[in-house]
Amino acid sequence: MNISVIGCGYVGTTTALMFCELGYQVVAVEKDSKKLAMLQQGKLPFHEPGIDSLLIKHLHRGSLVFTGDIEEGIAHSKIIYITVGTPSLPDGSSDLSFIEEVSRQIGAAQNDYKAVVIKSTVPLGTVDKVREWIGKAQKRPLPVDLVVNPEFLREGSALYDTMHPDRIVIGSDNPEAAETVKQLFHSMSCPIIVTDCNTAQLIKYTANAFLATKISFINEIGRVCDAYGANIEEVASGVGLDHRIGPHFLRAGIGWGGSCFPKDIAALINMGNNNGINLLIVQSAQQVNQDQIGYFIDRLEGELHGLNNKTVSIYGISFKPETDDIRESPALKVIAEVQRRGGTVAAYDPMVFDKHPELKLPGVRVARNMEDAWKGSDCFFLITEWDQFSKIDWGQVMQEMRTPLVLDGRNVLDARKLRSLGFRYYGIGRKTGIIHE
Ligand SMILES: NC(=O)C1=CN([C@@H]2O[C@H](COP(=O)(O)OP(=O)(O)OC[C@H]3O[C@@H](n4cnc5c(N)ncnc54)[C@H](O)[C@@H]3O)[C@@H](O)[C@H]2O)C=CC1
Ligand SMILES: O=C(O)[C@H]1O[C@H](OP(=O)(O)OP(=O)(O)OC[C@H]2O[C@@H](n3ccc(=O)[nH]c3=O)[C@H](O)[C@@H]2O)[C@H](O)[C@@H](O)[C@@H]1O
Repeated sequence: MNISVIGCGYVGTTTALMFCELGYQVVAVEKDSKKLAMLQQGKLPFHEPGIDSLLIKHLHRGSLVFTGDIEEGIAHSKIIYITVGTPSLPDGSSDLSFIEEVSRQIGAAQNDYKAVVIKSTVPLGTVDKVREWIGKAQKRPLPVDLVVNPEFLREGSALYDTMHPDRIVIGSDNPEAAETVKQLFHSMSCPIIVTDCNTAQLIKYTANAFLATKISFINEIGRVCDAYGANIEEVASGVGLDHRIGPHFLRAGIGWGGSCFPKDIAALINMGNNNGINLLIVQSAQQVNQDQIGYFIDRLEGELHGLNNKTVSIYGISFKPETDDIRESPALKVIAEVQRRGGTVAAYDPMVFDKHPELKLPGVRVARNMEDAWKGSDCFFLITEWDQFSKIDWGQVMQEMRTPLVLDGRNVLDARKLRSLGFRYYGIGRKTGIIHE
């Protein structure tokens, strides 16, 4: 069977490869000519472990074709997956302009029945708009079914998550169309939930909001640990052993970022507001996350007695390790806040600056290597827990920094060792207790 995928970012490319692995013939459409050229040559426009070799395999087999010609993509299949971006607008609502553009393109190019499957994360009610956009662009009335099939992958483990999902969610107002999409996954063994479109979309938003809330919750408890000298890791593992709560997403730190949590939480709050529903818990999770940056920087400022003439070394710019994605990265917010309070910043990341030579961070000294960033610095500030930061020679760091201050935004460094070497070390909620080494 043939499948078309429109939009080749993280989700589109992974979806295309997942369908190839399941034995389908896929045409994937990308409008950005630079990205398209890379994909056609078997090169990924983003960093994602494991995907490169699969990309080359399916390009060679001919099971995957990338094109910039949307008409070719639409003609290829009766099933068209939409995987374009849905970024935030300033009021928190979702920018649906990419979805609208693709919908109109589908309508204009359509010459027979299509099942249009929205994999992008879109607000409830979007399906009706998509139906209208497609209908208005059609040259003559043609049948179309709308299905939603939200994506739950994490960057850094995109392929694994897509091939081994906890569940597949399919929403449609037409049971036959839902069944057609369900059958695409017949070889997968996970639960498949078939429901209406709004319910399917709300499963996606609720999952992301719940995970983000879990992190904000543990971060808030981390502040209580700091105040009373309790240990957050022990609190988290003690709580997480309750199977009703579970151990995941309880790692306290500088807060959540990335291309989806911030925008999906903002969109959910916006959907509530549009209907007079004040989503207090989700709003608080968002607020705690925003305040977390200030919580760390207040500590920094206090320890250094002000940031004027001080240099802060930022370790890790991507929003999490093993990705070059800097969308809504906490590091960028930390840099802006340090600079706003008068400090100077040096930054190191093992991947971001190599992958994005175009990235400009005004006033920031970009370090060539880890050592270069800490020399003469007043604070080693870890934001992203890249593996290589766990192998640092702290004896050397002690000799080369100006002030022996370490802030650990991910609670991953060996607190006891650093303190015994003479560093003033702060994570969150790590004052006392048995710190795991
Ligand atoms: N990035 C992630 O980890 C996850 C993202 N999602 C959702 O999936 C959607 C896509 O996310 P990403 O892949 O990160 O977005 P992205 O912005 O990285 O990629 C979208 C791609 O679509 C292309 N595009 C836009 N309009 C097009 C058109 N008319 N024709 C052809 N190509 C077009 C863009 O050039 C871009 O390459 C979003 O709604 C996001 O919320 C869901 C789960 C995980
Ligand atoms: O909708 C999406 O785009 C995706 O958003 C997240 O995936 P992702 O953004 O790739 O990254 P996560 O691993 O969830 O991490 C998000 C942020 O939370 C932070 N985090 C995560 C876990 C934790 O315990 N503590 C914590 O601070 C990470 O550092 C990161 O900044 C969800 O985990 C995916 O299921 C979802 O599909």
